[in-house]
Amino acid sequence: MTTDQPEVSGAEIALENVTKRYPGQKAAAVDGLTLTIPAGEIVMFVGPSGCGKTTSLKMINRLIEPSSGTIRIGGQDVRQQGENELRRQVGYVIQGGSLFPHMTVAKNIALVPKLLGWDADRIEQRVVDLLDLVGLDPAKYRGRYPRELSGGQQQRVGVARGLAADPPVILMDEPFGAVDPITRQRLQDELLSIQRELRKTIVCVTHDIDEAIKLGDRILILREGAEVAQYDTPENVLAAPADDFVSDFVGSGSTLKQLSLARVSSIELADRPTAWVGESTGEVVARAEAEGHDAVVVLDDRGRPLGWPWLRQLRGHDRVPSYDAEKLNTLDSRATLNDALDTMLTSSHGAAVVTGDRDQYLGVISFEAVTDHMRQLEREAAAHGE
Ligand SMILES: Nc1ncnc2c1ncn2[C@@H]1O[C@H](COP(=O)(O)OP(=O)(O)OP(=O)(O)O)[C@@H](O)[C@H]1O
Repeated sequence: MTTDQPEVSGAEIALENVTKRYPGQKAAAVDGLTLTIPAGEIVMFVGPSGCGKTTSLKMINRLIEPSSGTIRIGGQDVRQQGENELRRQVGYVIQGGSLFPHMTVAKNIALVPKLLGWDADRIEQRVVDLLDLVGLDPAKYRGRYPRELSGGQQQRVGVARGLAADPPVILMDEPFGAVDPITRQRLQDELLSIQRELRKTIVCVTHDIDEAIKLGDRILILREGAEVAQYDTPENVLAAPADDFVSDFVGSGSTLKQLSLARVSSIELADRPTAWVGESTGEVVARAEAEGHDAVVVLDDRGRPLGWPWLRQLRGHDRVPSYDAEKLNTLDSRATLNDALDTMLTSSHGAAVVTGDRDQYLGVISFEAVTDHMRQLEREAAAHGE
């Protein structure tokens, strides 16, 4: 949490009595949906399959035309906006990134700016800035083709492409559905970190209630026909579900769900000895042993953790070697305690290295710290129930 919140660059979205009736369908897919999405917030759409989430989302940028009703972005009716104006207003990110396979990463990202007639220098600068923002080294990745990227990297490029024209509104449809759980968690953390900088209005459809709790400033829970069952903050949805449908859907009340609400940043991190690449191993080992530790966190010259070797692994070297950061499963301080447990399961330390903005090392979170927190939650829940 910071006190100096950056300016909101997002715009409010207002849906007023919006209906979509597909040809040949008896019931409307979306039946009179009225909803205001505040500028600069992330709103997550959830609900059972077929309830109208995607239809509602796609009407915002007119990928699907409403049968009736009005949608306004920043007070402006989307029906009165031309194609280019909508492109400027709304970025779109879907599962797997949906990159064009015959175009390089740079060309994929440059797509909308090009359509909008930006000059080449501005596009070039934008591509570099965006790759940096989504954590891909521009020099390494800009010329690659999508097939030369991992699923997570493709998704990062998809996010960069959605942000390319710097639109106030970003629509995301199951953006992280196609990647493994650890990568998904990282992408979610990155999105939160990007959002803290940019403060867009983000509307995101997901099947994953934990993802909704983690990412959403608010969650919209829909029943069939896009009828609003509850529209509230994750805390309120969990603490006071509107009815049985909502409580069944979110599985509220369980300690595990509460762990999706709590962030790593809410727990005090433990200090661990650190070492820089190239330092004398003898000095590092002596320092760590003096503090009673048997491992050190190795940092690069920008303070980013690269590895977490045991002292016995260092002893074979004169100088602290470099490590491949890809192999260290770090946790962003914005990650949930649920994520933390997942990450620790893959670590031989029974703990995880935590990073903050720009991947800077912050400290270590231990398994005990999380289980202590869980016990605390259980005690509070029990006291509440009495
Ligand atoms: N092009 C279409 N033509 C006819 N019916 C459609 C069309 N697209 C969606 N529907 C129907 O409209 C309803 C809402 O679909 P929509 O895709 O918006 O739901 P959803 O909540 O996103 O579902 P899911 O979670 O399964 O993706 C469903 O009953 C679906 O079958």
